[in-house]
Amino acid sequence: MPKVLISDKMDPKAAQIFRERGVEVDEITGKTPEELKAIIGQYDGLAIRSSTKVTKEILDAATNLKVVGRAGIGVDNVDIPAASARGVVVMNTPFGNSITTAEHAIALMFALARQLPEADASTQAGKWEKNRFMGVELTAKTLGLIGAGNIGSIVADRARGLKMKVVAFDPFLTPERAIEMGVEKVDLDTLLARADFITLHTPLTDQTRNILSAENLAKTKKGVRIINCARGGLIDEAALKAGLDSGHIGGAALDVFVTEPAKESPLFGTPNFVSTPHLGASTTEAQVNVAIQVAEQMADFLVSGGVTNALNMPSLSAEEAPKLKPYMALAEKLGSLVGQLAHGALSSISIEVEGAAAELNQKPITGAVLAGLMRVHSDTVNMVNAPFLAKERGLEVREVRNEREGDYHTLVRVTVRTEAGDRSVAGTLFGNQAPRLVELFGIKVEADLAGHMLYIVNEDAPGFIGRLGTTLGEAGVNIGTFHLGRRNAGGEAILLLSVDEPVTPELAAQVRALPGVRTAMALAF
Ligand SMILES: NC(=O)c1ccc[n+]([C@@H]2O[C@H](COP(=O)([O-])OP(=O)(O)OC[C@H]3O[C@@H](n4cnc5c(N)ncnc54)[C@H](O)[C@@H]3O)[C@@H](O)[C@H]2O)c1
Ligand SMILES: O=C(O)[C@H](O)COP(=O)(O)O
Repeated sequence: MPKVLISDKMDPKAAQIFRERGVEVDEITGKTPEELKAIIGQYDGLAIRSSTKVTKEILDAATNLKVVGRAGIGVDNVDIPAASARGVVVMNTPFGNSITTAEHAIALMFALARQLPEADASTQAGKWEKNRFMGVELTAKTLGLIGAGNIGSIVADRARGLKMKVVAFDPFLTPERAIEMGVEKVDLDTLLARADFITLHTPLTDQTRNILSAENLAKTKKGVRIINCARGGLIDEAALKAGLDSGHIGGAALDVFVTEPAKESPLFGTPNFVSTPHLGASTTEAQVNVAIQVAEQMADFLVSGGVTNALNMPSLSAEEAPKLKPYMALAEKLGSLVGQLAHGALSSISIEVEGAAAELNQKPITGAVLAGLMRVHSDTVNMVNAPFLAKERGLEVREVRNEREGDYHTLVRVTVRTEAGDRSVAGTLFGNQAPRLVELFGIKVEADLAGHMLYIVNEDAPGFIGRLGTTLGEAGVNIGTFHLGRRNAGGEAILLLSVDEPVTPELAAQVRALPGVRTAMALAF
């Protein structure tokens, strides 16, 4: 039974779903990195929010880990390249808390416009400072949206409902989508110059880090109010403090900080500064949503191989998974076969699906071929890290889809380009289930690819099979199955034998020494 660790506070629905789906679950929150390192090796899955930092060190200790599930959106607390390199799938729940976070941004905008926290503190201190607090209306003000994705677009919608004018800066926002959202697409400088309020809704990346730098803050309108419910690091906090102190910035509300938990900050106590402790996603509704979603996704993956919302692997629905399973087995065997047989550097690989296979999601088939190919050189390769390793090694990957049926109702063909030219193998599924090799380097052959095998290329001449049988028999190697193919009578022939014992290098050399043998090598699947 797969075992999952929930390491951050999560709605109890998550644990309930794991158990209902046949996944064992432990809930252990608040562990230090060292403590987490000591226990992570027992788990197949790790369910987190933003507190647990899934670093390379944690991943190195996570010898059984297959999936990290983030109950939320931001995955900047997960070292995704390290997870990919170790073959660990990383998933998030990209929509479960978007409305809640957008509402928090709007709440903070109101808090700034009417100085609600300070007015509340003053009133409860018995001061009744009616003349101290003079707010501004939101109606007809311009809201500058930096990042117009899921949350940004909900904020824009709510702001338009408040009769605000919304201008948006997002390099990936198309003009059509901007029209649909009812926002004006502008460049960053225009946004900075025109906005009365600025709200940030981008991930933290190399491009967005310090997007509100001292230089950019200086380009804002005097009195601008700034809200950040996205990620700490998008704003230069020191420059923000200076802007608030000088009065150029009229107010700032931060839910997120460069260093979290933010137990101290020069911003604390600054007039017109409002803060919350990373509460953007903290509503009952959002937490139930993300807990259910992450547990369902992780259980699907661990129990049936379905992949949803993975950041380092193509999606595969729980319905598709059983249909694709035999194809992935076939694809992995074909990848492994070319990996074992093709010598020298490979510059490209083409994965072609034909007939019934062309109706399926091709990405998992490609991943399985690459995993089979790469596993020849490394034990730690799987479908998650294989595409990354292929890219790292400069292997060009092409996918070809051919819906017309050929000789077989379904076919997967893998062709690699080596220094010696193109080498191609193809396989089908018998009864839609059983993988069979049907073509090897242009020669028709029909074979199972399983267990220990011996691959031989020889000249098609009488007497050879007898000599081969004697050699194997004398070495105590029993032949299980025997598959033969040839280009033409008397020409090049291929033999694929499954054998009950591993073929030692000495035995392979003995076979190579037989008259007429061009190649003989051991294969394993
Ligand atoms: N405070 C919280 O508790 C909380 C809760 C949920 C999400 N978040 C954070 O909010 C952020 C946005 O979430 P989302 O779901 O809207 O993500 P999203 O991926 O849907 O949208 C992000 C948008 O940012 C845009 N973008 C990327 N680089 C940009 C750049 N250089 N300049 C301008 N725009 C750029 C993208 O094109 C995209 O449209 C994430 O960082 C997420 O982690 C915070
Ligand atoms: O990216 C997110 O989803 C938010 O930052 C929420 O983080 P949390 O799950 O720690 O509240």
